[in-house]
Amino acid sequence: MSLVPLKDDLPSFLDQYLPTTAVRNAPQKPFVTLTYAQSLDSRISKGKGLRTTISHPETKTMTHYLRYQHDAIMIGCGTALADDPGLNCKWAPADNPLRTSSSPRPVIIDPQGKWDFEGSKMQQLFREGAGKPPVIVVRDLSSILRRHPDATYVSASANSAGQFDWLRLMLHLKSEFGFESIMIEGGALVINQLLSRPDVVDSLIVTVGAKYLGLEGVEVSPPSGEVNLCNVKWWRGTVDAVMGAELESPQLPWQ
Ligand SMILES: NC(=O)C1=CN([C@@H]2O[C@H](COP(=O)(O)OP(=O)(O)OC[C@H]3O[C@@H](n4cnc5c(N)ncnc54)[C@H](O)[C@@H]3O)[C@@H](O)[C@H]2O)C=CC1
Ligand SMILES: Nc1nc(O)c(N)c(N[C@@H]2O[C@H](COP(=O)(O)O)[C@@H](O)[C@H]2O)n1
Repeated sequence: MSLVPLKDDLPSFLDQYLPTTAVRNAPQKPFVTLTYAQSLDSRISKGKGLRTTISHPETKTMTHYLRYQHDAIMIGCGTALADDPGLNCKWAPADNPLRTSSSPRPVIIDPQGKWDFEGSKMQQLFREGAGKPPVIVVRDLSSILRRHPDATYVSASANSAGQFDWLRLMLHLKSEFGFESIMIEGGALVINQLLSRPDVVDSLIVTVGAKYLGLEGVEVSPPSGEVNLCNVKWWRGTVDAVMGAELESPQLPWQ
């Protein structure tokens, strides 16, 4: 499906939140953009495992514009399993036609290797030359018995709860694959952890769709309580609003 044209005022609105133009606070790690679309009641899908359209076509185009600006695009395996996403980029500047290289490299956080590249939309796009093959981040390479030859598997160390450390993971992805920028699209478990990680997330770009998804919807909300934002700006579209912001570092008691 083709995209509607990018709204003229979006590039200047997004400029200060993009890896290419934002002020970089920590050049040793990749620039990380956390971005997703939520309903008015802070849901990102209408139910667990249900792919749900929230963005208006013009903010969907914005998402592809964002994908164009990043080296990699990361999701959790919950999203890969629920949505079977393509994760490629369908937007390119008028003077620079779309190529495989316009798309970010998908990175799937899949500690136990539950998601299969074989038969996926990502594989179909890769075969068509319209997307790149994924990097799959697992906990223990030797436990992944069926490894797809076109996917790249990397292992990351996890804590006793099986959780990867986000900062270490980002540094690892930069050193192994040269990713200078990573766009994280979700899902809820990933977003909720990262909303409290100003040391990892450089920019937050949230689309707010004009709809409610109800109590059964998948909620985004930081588990650790209040999170404050800074450098906040809003863009208003035909139906959606988009917020650009940065996560504020919490004030330490001795500061
Ligand atoms: N509206 C939007 O912008 C988006 C909506 N979604 C929706 O979100 C839902 C999926 O969300 P979730 O089920 O929460 O899945 P998720 O995509 O956050 O994946 C969760 C899985 O990722 C792995 N994981 C996450 N953090 C980890 C860590 N620190 N260390 C090790 N492994 C880790 C675990 O295996 C965990 O079960 C779907 O319904 C999808 O449609 C997903 C992306 C964007
Ligand atoms: N920006 C945005 N708006 C929505 O309404 C959405 N449901 C999502 N979902 C994210 O986009 C992925 C789908 O990507 P493809 O179109 O298949 O390339 C999906 O997996 C979510 O990460 N995003």
